[in-house]
Amino acid sequence: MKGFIKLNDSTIFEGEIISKKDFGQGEVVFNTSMTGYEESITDPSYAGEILVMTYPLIGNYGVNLENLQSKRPPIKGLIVKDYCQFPSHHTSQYSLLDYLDQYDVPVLNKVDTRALTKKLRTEGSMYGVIATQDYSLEVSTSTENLLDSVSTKETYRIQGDGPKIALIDLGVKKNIVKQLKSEGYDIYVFPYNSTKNDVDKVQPDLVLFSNGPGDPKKAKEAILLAKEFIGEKPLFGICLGHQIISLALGFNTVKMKFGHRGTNHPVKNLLNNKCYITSQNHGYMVEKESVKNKDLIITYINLNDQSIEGIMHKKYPIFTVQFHPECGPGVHDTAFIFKKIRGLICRQ
Ligand SMILES: NC(=O)CC[C@H](N)C(=O)O
Repeated sequence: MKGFIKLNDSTIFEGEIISKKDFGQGEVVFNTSMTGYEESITDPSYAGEILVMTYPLIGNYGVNLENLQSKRPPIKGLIVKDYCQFPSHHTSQYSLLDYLDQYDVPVLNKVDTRALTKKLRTEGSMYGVIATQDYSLEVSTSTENLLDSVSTKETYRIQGDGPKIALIDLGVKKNIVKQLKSEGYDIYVFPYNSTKNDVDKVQPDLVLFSNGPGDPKKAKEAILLAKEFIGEKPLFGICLGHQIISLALGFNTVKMKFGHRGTNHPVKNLLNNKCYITSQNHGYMVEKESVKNKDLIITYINLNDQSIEGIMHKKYPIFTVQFHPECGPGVHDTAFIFKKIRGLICRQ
């Protein structure tokens, strides 16, 4: 069936809707990974977003539930150039389309994703609507409470013999939990709006703020929680967690022109000059000019645009990264960070 994506400046890109669902709206973002669509479509940080894959051939290795990063795809739509109808992989359990149809995600195929991405790169991030007929549709730019849609409702524990981690689930990816588990941490997972009282009950050795969707400034409960724990418990943050801890420290976050979404983002550790290739998925960043605390060190920067990719506190055991050390999808270069956070606990 013929379909299209209409952007909020009224530009239209035509394609074919191949899914059961033929309507979806959200912020339109692009991901430049050549592989990893299973992980990306189920990364809760994409909640509320329509995902454009720049790599042209998508669906060719099907879907293996093991690789998924959450229980359901949070995306509002998927836009591809060439959907592969006949996947081939020995671990594949579903075709990508069958999987997405189970969750009512619209898929727009045969789109000139290069032209669409060029547009988003030059003019900046935009909202869009995927539809079939009515070209006069209004493009909505409103967002719901994204954290509520992706966080756990109940606290739960994944027992381990190691230090106790309170993991604040802002839409945590499965790979983060997997990495923590493999390091033996005793993990307590808390809902996004937990209070200090709730978390204190388990007497954690470290509080970890996870990745998650949307504007970090909207995560008011988590910012307050991080503020209350500064100087009291070691803190670690990944992506949204990095932004939340930065806001709690009094720095500012800003929306980027088109974000970083892909698996080949080069970052440099300013403390030892080592470079790493990292997996990334974010549309906001910590504003460099706002980081004016002499007790704060910028640890990592992005080598493409020099933006902040990590910070560390000199006095308190606080460490954060904007990139994804858990990968899923992407490279494992920075997986050592899950070992390194033990050092934060020792520094206390
Ligand atoms: N992966 C994430 O945690 C994303 C953080 C935040 N929602 C952003 O887009 O910048």
